[in-house]
Amino acid sequence: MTHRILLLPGDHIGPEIVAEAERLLRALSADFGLDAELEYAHLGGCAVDAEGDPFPATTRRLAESADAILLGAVGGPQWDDRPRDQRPETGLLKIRSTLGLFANLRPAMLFPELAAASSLRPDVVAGLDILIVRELVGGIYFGQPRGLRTRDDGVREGFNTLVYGADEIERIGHAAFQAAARRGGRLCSVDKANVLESSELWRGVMTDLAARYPQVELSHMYVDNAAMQLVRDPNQFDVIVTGNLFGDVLSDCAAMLTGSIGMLPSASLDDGGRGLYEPVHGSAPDIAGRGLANPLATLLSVAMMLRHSLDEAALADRVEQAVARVLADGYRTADLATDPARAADTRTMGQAVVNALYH
Ligand SMILES: NC(=O)c1ccc[n+]([C@@H]2O[C@H](COP(=O)([O-])OP(=O)(O)OC[C@H]3O[C@@H](n4cnc5c(N)ncnc54)[C@H](O)[C@@H]3O)[C@@H](O)[C@H]2O)c1
Ligand SMILES: CC(C)[C@H](C(=O)O)[C@@H](O)C(=O)O
Ligand SMILES: [Mg+2]
Repeated sequence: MTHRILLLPGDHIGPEIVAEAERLLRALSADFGLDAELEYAHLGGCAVDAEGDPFPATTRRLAESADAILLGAVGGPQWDDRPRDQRPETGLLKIRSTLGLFANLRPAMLFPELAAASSLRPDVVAGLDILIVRELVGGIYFGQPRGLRTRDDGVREGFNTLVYGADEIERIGHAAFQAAARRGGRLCSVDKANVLESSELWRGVMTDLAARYPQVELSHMYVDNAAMQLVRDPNQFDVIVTGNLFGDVLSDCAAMLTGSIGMLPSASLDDGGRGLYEPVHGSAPDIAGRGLANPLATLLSVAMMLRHSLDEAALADRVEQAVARVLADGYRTADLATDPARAADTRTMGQAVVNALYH
């Protein structure tokens, strides 16, 4: 059956890294039996410019009928002063919520060759293999009311609402317990239950769910401590489950353990297997157009797509092994290189991964 894959390059480095994903997908189709048809659409700032909407109806139609979606990244300073409904990030939030992609899997693992690229000591990050399960379509990102207003005393204020229903907590809880059961059997739920009612409920629901997963050991941690523990001793974690905002922050923090934010892939899944795949990093306007972007997070996101949405686990393994091989062979983009002057550019790295598929 032909898989219909929708590519959303997005903004700034987005098109540069998605071009490498396309090269990889075309090689998998030509020589490794992947039956895929690629389509393209606008999302983010490019969609605002081309169609006047960060998540246009045409993109929505293609997204709803695709078997899987690959996103580069969206956003950039040229759109930062737009009204919120005209901002690139709003397009990303809308596609996530419209498609019901509530389960965001953000694995952080260290390729042994990159131990020296991490900002932490090699002995602290050795063997790192953790999974952050972030709730993606609720919490303070989506709560109502929200807005900006002027108080009676003339002072402006901005406000947002952090709300989680027990049903939303339960479904992300199930996804996380199931992931932990398939991995090391340990789940740490991260919250701020000492201060927030929404976290009090979160903790209670996670505790109740634990009875249904006797093979998983559940623990709880406050988010401030979790941020500290992630850099003190990251290997104490197996799977972390947390809300939308805490997961956003903790996953960028976990990224640095692996050597670079350019290494972290992600999958955003609904409850039926449809998924949107994207690197955890953003559109990096500071390095766009110069061949400096590390494409590996995007190529590893393709591997996650092959595994989670396309039922092509053997091809996913092949892509991950190809990434491991190019790192072992010494290829480094500037973000990973000890000598940036000798770094591989985006295209060289992408082509090296394609070449390594054949070994
Ligand atoms: N999923 C997304 O599309 C997404 C995620 C995060 C941020 N953003 C948007 O991206 C824009 C820039 O945000 P930011 O600067 O805070 O975060 P960012 O992740 O884009 O960049 C942070 C730093 O990491 C570097 N970096 C990021 N990806 C890299 C890669 N693949 N290779 C090498 N270096 C890389 C950048 O050069 C920058 O120095 C903003 O508009 C933001 O809203 C989008
Ligand atoms: C761009 C922004 C909306 C997004 C988020 O906060 O979810 C990004 O930071 C991410 O991590 O995917
Ligand atoms: Mg983020």
